[in-house]
Amino acid sequence: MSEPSAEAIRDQLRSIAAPGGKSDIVSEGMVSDIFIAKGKVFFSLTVPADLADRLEPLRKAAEETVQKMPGVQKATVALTAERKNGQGTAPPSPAGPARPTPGPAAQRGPAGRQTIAVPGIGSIVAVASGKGGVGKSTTAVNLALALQQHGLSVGVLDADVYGPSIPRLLGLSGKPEMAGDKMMKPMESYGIKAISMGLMVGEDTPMVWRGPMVTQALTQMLRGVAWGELDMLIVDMPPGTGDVQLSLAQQVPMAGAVIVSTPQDLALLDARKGLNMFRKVEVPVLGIIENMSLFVCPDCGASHSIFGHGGAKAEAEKLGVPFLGEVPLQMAIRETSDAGKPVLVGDPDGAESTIYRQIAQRLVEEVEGVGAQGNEGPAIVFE
Ligand SMILES: Nc1ncnc2c1ncn2[C@@H]1O[C@H](COP(=O)(O)OP(=O)(O)OP(=O)(O)O)[C@@H](O)[C@H]1O
Repeated sequence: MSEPSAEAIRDQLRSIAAPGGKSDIVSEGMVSDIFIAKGKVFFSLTVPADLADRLEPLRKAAEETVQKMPGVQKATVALTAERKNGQGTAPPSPAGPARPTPGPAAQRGPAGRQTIAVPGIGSIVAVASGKGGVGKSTTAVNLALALQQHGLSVGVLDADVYGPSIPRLLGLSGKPEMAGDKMMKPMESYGIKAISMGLMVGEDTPMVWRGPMVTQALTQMLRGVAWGELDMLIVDMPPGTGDVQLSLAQQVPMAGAVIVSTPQDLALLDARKGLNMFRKVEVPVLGIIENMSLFVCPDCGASHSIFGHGGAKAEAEKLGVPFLGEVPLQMAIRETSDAGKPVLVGDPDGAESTIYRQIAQRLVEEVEGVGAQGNEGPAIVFE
């Protein structure tokens, strides 16, 4: 029996009432792009963050509804929580060039389609975390600088459309210029090319991005930017698992993903979710980095393992994923990052910079190890 179309699935989902009961989940725009591969169906439901815990029955109902359709072998539905950035409550439209415009590269495609490389870019590496605030963006920026010090030309794409922090970390402001041909010029700081939703709409602009908008914004940042020749593009992902992760895996061939985690068990649990997400979409996990692992006393220099250091390493071993290294909790890292002058720039010979360079070295080795398959493009496979 042939599998149903995305449209047929969408119609079926109209039978499920949205929270509040006035309308259904499709009319309310809660259903993401629907991916179908060999009878397996995957999509997410965008729900308000404060209701996420209570909406498990809704997720289940959506899964069961689709699962009952002829030709569907298995349905997997994920809840994606909306995150509001800033103080506003209404979801405004992003302004100026940030507004994602529908373009040929943004059209929906069936699962498992060939991904198309971004011309000039060697490897695309995602830096991800299961939850927010673990230091993912700080790690992404310092890794980019460490890779550059290894002699690579590097770009950073801030895909954390919900809370873009790359402009602040790299001390960037203003708006990207146009390069002609409707392409945007990437901004540049410390020799790193960078683009971020934050540069285009301003960090304080409150945004609620819905699934389809996220996909288009990502396409625009990947293909609407004159990146030039890059050895590596580091993509700073939004925390958690959601549309951006799926969309990136579908749009471009990726060398792999790096998962940043703090040592706390909870973060590790979240990290595992992030890891499984990438595995599901057949993106190789290049390794785990433990951030804020040890607290180094600024006065005496002694290390204290206040967060149960070592958890990520043990977890990496258990999961059969490379452990790329650990970054201590260091005031220098926080202060320099938050001041827009990352530690790799401010103190390139310091202990922290050496740690980032060692991690970058391991990352390059991992990328080279999987490089042979890096250009084939991941097919979406659901278990
Ligand atoms: N190793 C470290 N030592 C000290 N402070 C750190 C370290 N890593 C990150 N930080 C600080 O922790 C805070 C959160 O970091 P960051 O913004 O990179 O996290 P994130 O995971 O990207 O968060 P979000 O997902 O919310 O964007 C920042 O103030 C940053 O300077």
